[in-house]
Amino acid sequence: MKTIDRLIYEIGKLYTLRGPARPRSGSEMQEVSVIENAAIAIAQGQIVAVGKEEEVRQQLKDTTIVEELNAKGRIVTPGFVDPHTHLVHGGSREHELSLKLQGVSYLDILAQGGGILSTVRSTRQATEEELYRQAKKSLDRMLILGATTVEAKSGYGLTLTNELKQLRVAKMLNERHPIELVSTFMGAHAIPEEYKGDSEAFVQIVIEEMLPEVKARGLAEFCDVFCEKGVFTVEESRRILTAAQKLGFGLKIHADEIESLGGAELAGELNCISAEHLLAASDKGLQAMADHGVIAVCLPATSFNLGVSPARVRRMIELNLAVALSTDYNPGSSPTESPQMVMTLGCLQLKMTPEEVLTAMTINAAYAINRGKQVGSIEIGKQADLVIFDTTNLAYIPYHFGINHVDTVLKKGDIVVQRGQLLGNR
Ligand SMILES: N=CN[C@@H](CCC(=O)O)C(=O)O
Ligand SMILES: [Zn+2]
Repeated sequence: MKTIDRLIYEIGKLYTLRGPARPRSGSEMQEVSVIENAAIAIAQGQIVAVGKEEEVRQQLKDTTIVEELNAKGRIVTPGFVDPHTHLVHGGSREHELSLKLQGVSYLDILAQGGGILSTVRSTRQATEEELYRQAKKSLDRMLILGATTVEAKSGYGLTLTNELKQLRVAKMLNERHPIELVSTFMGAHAIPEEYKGDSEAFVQIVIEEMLPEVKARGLAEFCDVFCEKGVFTVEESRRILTAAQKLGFGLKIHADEIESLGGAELAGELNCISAEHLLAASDKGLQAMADHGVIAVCLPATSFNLGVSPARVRRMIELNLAVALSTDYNPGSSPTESPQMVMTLGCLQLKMTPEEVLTAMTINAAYAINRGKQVGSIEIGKQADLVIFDTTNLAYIPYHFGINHVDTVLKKGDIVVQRGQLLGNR
């Protein structure tokens, strides 16, 4: 090495998450591979050396270091990967709060034409610029809170034109914002009002019209379906996902969120990359996922916000599943962009250790969106997506909840957040 762009030194504890190049399952989730008194060298956006500071400095003794960044004894982790969001949408739904407080359930609000369908109306009305501005504001928040890679689903358009509009906004944000976005097509998020009572006709439109067009335009990598009572049946979900698979989409499924329909079993059958929610998943369904290497993406902010029992993550870990965690940021079931809130809920509601939570929000989350080779751990050759937290140990973050502990965020080696503030003219 002749020159490196940046050396981060005096890292009190470096949570590297190094390990086998695959999702970490079961008891492996506890192993986060900590190096004390560490340093990281970065060149051209990538990690080129990592280890004890004296060893890294020794390796760099004939190298020009352009810039040094003192971590002042604090902790460094990989940037959070958020593998499940409904980032691009119009409007918000705070009016549902009073309905919820009166005991009206999430699915009842949807059945009455509210919920997802209310956001569909706002999203259809919004221009591309309006959607862009609203989503960018959320992305800025995510970055300040430590997320560096984020999945974004469509699914509030429910017509080809409006689904493409959402996906185009995500594409534009991916090109312009420091956060990398990974897009998922979710035309099967709800039955639109104009197809009420005729889900078959809508399923055909998703399969014959939307999926091929999204594919042809290269606007999404994954396809997702809301498999739920009153939304899409297991059979409809199977048809949509099978058609998507034939076109080359990776598969995701909102499975067994409220009713135990068999979505987790379907995820195993179709070898989905991940199944999400899983609050009501049966042991048989979880076993099918474990047998087929399906990652369980759990969303504790959603169960918290809906006031329902959380996913059985301890059971999942016992069954040797790989668990990822996500905000599920959306205007209905989880109106929060905060990965740190998810850390707290992961510990307090899902009974995970801080180390398991970190694995779930970095390397496992990266694998849940097929980015495990690029991000999610601090290893030579990976992108320098890093967070310096203003604390000296990991547990302090979920413990001291409701505030932002991020000091610095680096995306591909560039400092994009400093002293908790966004840098540059964004
Ligand atoms: N459950 C389905 N979809 C979203 C919520 C969408 C909404 O309520 O707007 C979720 O993952 O929680
Ligand atoms: Zn979702």
